Amino acid sequence: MIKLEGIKKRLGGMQVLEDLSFTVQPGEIVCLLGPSGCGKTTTLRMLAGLDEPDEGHIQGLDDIKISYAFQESRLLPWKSVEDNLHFVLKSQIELPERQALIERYLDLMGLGAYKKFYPEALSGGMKQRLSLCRAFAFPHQLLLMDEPFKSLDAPLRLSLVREVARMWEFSGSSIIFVTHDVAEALLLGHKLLVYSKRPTLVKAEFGIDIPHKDRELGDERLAHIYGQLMTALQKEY
Ligand SMILES: Nc1ncnc2c1ncn2[C@@H]1O[C@H](COP(=O)(O)OP(=O)(O)OP(=O)(O)O)[C@@H](O)[C@H]1O
Repeated sequence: MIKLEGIKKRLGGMQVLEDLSFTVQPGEIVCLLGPSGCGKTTTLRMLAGLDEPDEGHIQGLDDIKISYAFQESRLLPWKSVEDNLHFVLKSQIELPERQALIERYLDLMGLGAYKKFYPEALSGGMKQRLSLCRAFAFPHQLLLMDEPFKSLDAPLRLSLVREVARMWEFSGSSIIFVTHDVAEALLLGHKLLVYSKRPTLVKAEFGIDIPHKDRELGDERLAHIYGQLMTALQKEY
């Protein structure tokens, strides 16, 4: 279990995180929601070891591998689809196992026919699929995702969120997923945390124990959580 306890962080002369505490269970998907500038990315940066809390503790990160997915797909334009994956995996997995893994993930994401293509020939959605392949194929126990679908239109975002759920079924890893999109959180998260405005703490927490395959946005149970979540979020704007 990963545990953040009493985290405080000042940045640019502002108290950003005031008293942040939450846990992430093995295999749990935790979605972070909250107003712009409340410290969601800062939380991920601290989990990634790129920044340190001023006070408080993060436990449970020793001996675990972390993978990342970003807003931009961050592909290397001079490398083919499969070589983009080889590039990040070569330090982790030897051939021929690596090639087999890459092909399996590309097939899973419907990109098998494009493995020799270059990123410029891919649509925005396909680039994000490739970036998801890369994030999931990299050996990890924790995946940090910072608004990975922000630049895409709503229907595509939701179909990619379903892909994340499908890939998670294979990986079984813990995921922390930052989003401003309530629908994404409802379709994906096991635990939804609403951050307050700065100085930030966790203002509300919602659990969803509906299997991903049964989650539909029109579903009564999700609609109920949607109402509560929006009420909690609106108080922070
Ligand atoms: N290196 C830095 N120096 C100074 N201030 C910073 C730095 N990094 C972040 N901040 C500030 O800290 C606050 C929190 O930033 P952060 O990116 O974590 O917010 P966020 O919740 O992810 O926002 P958004 O939803 O808009 O992406 C913001 O006000 C930001 O301007």
